[in-house]
Amino acid sequence: MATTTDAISPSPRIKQHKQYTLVIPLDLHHDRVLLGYKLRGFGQGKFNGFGGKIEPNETVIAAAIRELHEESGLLCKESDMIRRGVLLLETVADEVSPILEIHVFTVDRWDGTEIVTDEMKPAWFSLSKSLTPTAEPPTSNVDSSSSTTATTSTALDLTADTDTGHPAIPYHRMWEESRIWLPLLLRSVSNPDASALPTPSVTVENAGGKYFIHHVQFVGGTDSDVTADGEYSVWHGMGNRRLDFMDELPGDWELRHSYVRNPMPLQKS
Ligand SMILES: Nc1nc2c([nH]c(=O)n2[C@H]2C[C@H](O)[C@@H](COP(=O)(O)OP(=O)(O)OP(=O)(O)O)O2)c(=O)[nH]1
Repeated sequence: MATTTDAISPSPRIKQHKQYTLVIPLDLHHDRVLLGYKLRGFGQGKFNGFGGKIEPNETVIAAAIRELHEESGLLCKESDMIRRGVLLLETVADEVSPILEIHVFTVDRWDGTEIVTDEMKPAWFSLSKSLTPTAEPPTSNVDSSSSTTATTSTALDLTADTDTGHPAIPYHRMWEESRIWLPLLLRSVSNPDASALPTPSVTVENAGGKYFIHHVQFVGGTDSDVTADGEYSVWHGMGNRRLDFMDELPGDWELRHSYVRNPMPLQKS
């Protein structure tokens, strides 16, 4: 196991975890990635994978399959789900807000076709154009004024269905921590023989690890990425963070208690 990080402090005390799933469909045959444009609720106006809360008594994989289907129309089997890692997102705004423990999967086969739901509007992006976080945002198929009107508008053009017609992922319109791990994940997918390559802002020592854990402490701030005015969000402003790659994810208990409480030795990036 190896660590790449900005310095991060141990949480002063154990916080509750709130579990979510996040699924990213990959159409490798057509070099494209499916994301959803969030039409309502938490994260409205941002692009993200498909996912949501894990219900009581539901397994992580069952929740991932259910949320993917509810939000995109795509239906996967358990054997189609490829586990990629875990996001541990923590706000330092207070001591009680739970850590968001988000289990990340990719899928590269499914039944059905993507549909617009009341929560998400799916859009395809080029995989090969999205391998760096600095990839240019699309200008042609995303209307930046669409955060509240996308349900009925033509803000997203879903018809650019050619091998070369998809834009790069608009990382500037995703949750900001996605800019760190998602390009690395896509790089490892697009070239599985090579280790996930370092980005300018992240030093990766053991990129060959199969899974990642991205632990971020958000310091809060005005999020102007999506709305023109911007609004204060405790889930904005990446502070300390660490990105680990490992061949085995910690077990559930360790993930919930030991990992966050006792971070591994730190390395400055
Ligand atoms: N990459 C990333 N994903 C995030 C962040 N915060 C966050 O909630 N997510 C993901 C986790 C979930 O996949 C999704 C939020 O799920 P949700 O609130 O829509 O959950 P849900 O569908 O169960 O909600 P609902 O139907 O009950 O409203 O966004 C973040 O900072 N970064």
